[in-house]
Amino acid sequence: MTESADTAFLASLGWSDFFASQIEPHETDLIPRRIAEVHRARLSGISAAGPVRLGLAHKINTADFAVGDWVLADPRTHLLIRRLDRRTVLQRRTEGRHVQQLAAANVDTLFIVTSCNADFSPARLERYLALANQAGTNPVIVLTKADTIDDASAFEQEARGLQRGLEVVALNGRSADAAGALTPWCGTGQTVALVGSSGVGKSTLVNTLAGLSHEAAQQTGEIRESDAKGRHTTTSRSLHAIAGGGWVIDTPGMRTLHVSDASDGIDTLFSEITDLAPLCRFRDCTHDHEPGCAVQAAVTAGTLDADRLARWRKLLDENVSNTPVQTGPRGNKISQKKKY
Ligand SMILES: Nc1nc2c(ncn2[C@@H]2O[C@H](COP(=O)(O)OP(=O)(O)OP(=O)(O)O)[C@@H](O)[C@H]2O)c(=O)[nH]1
Ligand SMILES: [Zn+2]
Repeated sequence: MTESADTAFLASLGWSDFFASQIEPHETDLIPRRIAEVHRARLSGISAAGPVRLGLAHKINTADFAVGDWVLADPRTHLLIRRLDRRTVLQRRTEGRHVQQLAAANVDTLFIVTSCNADFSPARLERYLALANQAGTNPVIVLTKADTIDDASAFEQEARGLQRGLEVVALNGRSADAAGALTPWCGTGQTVALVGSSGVGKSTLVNTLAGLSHEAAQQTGEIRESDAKGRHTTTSRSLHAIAGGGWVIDTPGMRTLHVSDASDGIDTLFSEITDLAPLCRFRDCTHDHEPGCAVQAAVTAGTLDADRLARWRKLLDENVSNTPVQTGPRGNKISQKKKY
């Protein structure tokens, strides 16, 4: 392949100056590969010719890699040399474990999926928003099943109020038009991932984005498989090409993220509250009972919703109890420089 064709291919996979600038002068002979699958003893990366199995040195632990990672490999042996720094990373802490488990890397947009029915829960959406913010990805709320109600605008409006500047789309995931509604985030080289509760229509959307009919997707068994008991589960951990030229990361780990280590993400989500905190009389104000509290004053004045304040409190508590080391007093945490 010519160098320019190679560059175009890498760009279509999401390669950018952010990654190129990490290549050291002695590494110019190595080739970048994007991780498409992570297994216990095996990693596969995407090349122009399709997936390639990467050679692993003994010291390599595949758990240190996520679908979506960029690595440098030897062009002849496919030996993995090193991983490049991530632009974004979605990770989760499983109960009782100190180390975070990687869910996906270098995701540009996280589609937070919920449906226009009883699944719609501001508190749950806020959890996912905190995670997206923390990961560094751009969150977009996708309201599915808009075809089942007369007017989705009340849901759209409520969703938009959850974070400043938040983008919200209502659609019918089963219709081919859904891919069109999501094109702004799915162009060439863009990577998306989806989160949301069971049954909201994530698989349906992935299939629609991939341009597969529901039947075709079931036949390929690539996205959904049945386990030994015949249950229908999503098992593959991979990077799928989508119609508009982008990629979707669809891994089971992505779908069950819990909030932990997300205090910066929570601050971004509730910026109308964090912006008021410096105006409180006491620097360590908990915005609960203190005199001269600017947050309580906003509730009294009707500019801040009391329910929203209560959810902020609950989410902070949840984050603290799921995070092994607390970084500072509630709402006044010590800012840490993020390093992926
Ligand atoms: N009417 C309507 N039905 C939808 C829409 N999106 C999904 N469905 C249906 O809702 C059901 C659940 O959709 P799935 O795509 O399997 O949901 P999921 O989020 O992937 O579920 P899990 O794999 O359990 O996490 C299926 O019967 C879909 O056909 C939509 O926008 N409109
Ligand atoms: Zn206060």
